[in-house]
Amino acid sequence: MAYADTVIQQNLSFSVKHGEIFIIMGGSGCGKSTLLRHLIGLMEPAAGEILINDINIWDTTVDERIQMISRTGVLYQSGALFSSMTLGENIALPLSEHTSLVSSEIEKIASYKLSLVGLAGFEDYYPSEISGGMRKRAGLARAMALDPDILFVDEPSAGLDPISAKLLDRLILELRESLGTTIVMVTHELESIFSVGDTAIFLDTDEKTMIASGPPKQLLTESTDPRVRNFLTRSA
Ligand SMILES: Nc1ncnc2c1ncn2[C@@H]1O[C@H](COP(=O)(O)OP(=O)(O)OP(=O)(O)O)[C@@H](O)[C@H]1O
Repeated sequence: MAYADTVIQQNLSFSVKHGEIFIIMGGSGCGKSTLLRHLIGLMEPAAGEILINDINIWDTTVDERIQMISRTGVLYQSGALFSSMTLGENIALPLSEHTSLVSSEIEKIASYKLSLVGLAGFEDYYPSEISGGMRKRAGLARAMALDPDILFVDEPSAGLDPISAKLLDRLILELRESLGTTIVMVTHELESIFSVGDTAIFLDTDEKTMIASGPPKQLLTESTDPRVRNFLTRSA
């Protein structure tokens, strides 16, 4: 992964299993968000391949790529809701763009998605009228609008108080349990890493590559790399 001639990370090799919660972790500036941008299909790798269900996302026509990307959902740090639209309209938007459902059906689905994230009855609220934690949950409802196979989540707990962050983690776990969605999450929050992560990779800024991979709890007890251990125990 590179910006112009500046290589951010190289020699990354990993697989995400269907239905798992996969964590991308590492210190500030190591390239976690950049990796997410590649996995989402927003950035093309400077070298190498990204496969979804064995298909190289950049070895496709634009239409095929749009089709692949529409099978994924993204929850951005801010929730990324449109401020001029109600929550109901925000969630309806991807449904009206990507399906041929009539508006009454779309409204029903939007309400159902809001209820899944604990926001039943909030259809007519604007993003500015609800709390940051609620906005994240509404963002999650929108990311889940099209029942994606893969949900990408960027720093879910950024800007949230610890209780709201914990609630969001629990919600993400529930969605995985009930819908079987594969979840790829960027985070450096230890609580999230240990409470929701099945598998994690650790990106290092200086080495410019992943220096560990595996279940987070196993990395904590078994990694002999001080950088990984320090990160997971929050030592200096
Ligand atoms: N659009 C860009 N153009 C050039 N360099 C960029 C761009 N975006 C990020 N970078 C650089 O790439 C490196 C990795 O950034 P990135 O945001 O992916 O890291 P991160 O691990 O997500 O950081 P953080 O945890 O602080 O959000 C940084 O050195 C950053 O300055």
